[in-house]
Amino acid sequence: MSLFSRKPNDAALRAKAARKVAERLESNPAIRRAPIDAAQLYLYPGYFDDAQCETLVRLIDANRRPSTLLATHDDPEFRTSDSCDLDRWSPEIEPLDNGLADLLGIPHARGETMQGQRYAPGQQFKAHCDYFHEQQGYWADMVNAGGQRTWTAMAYLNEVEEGGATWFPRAGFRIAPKKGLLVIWNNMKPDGTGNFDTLHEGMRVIAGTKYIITKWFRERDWVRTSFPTY
Ligand SMILES: O=C(O)CCC(=O)C(=O)O
Ligand SMILES: [Fe+2]
Repeated sequence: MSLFSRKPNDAALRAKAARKVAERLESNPAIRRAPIDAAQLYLYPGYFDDAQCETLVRLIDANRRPSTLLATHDDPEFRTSDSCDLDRWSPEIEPLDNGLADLLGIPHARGETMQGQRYAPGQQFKAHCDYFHEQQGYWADMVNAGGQRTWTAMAYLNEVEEGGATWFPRAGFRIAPKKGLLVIWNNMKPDGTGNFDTLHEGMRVIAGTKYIITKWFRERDWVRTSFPTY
């Protein structure tokens, strides 16, 4: 096989797609890149307005259930929040869901179902990466269901009295919850392979309640399988 007929591998395709997303985010004057080199992380203060935040909080409260994990974990304290699927075809969610995909310039079909999360005092989501570990048994199922999780968009929907920061211990960056603030990061390195420096933690809420939404994007169109990923 000649060099020219070889298909680019998945990592090369991810890397190319990520450059387009980064260019789009960097050309948006409302967005700034976080001052870290270890990961590509962006901040958009006030992305959701108060009314949008309140709608999302209401829907999370109405539909929440205990959060689950992709891989089984020995630590029952690993993720103790509640989660909620936010239906992309409901009239309240559709514009918000499509808006996020358009902001990043990623086709809507690549986005997983938007997740709402609620943390009461004492609840947390310990350090993890959002991308899939390609050596794990679940990866074979993921390959046919949209492949790797490439970008994460996460927004805070309220002010938290104390605690609840999102901490990237390897990258050395911590974000305090702020109503409407959207955080976007690339889970991959510039070469399109998983970036362990995106390891992050939803720190324990000390006082108040923390509400967020998380939207994960896949490298290809996402297909819902019987294998839960959130
Ligand atoms: O709650 C947080 O600050 C982080 C949430 C998170 O990491 C996730 O939803 O994947
Ligand atoms: Fe995460």
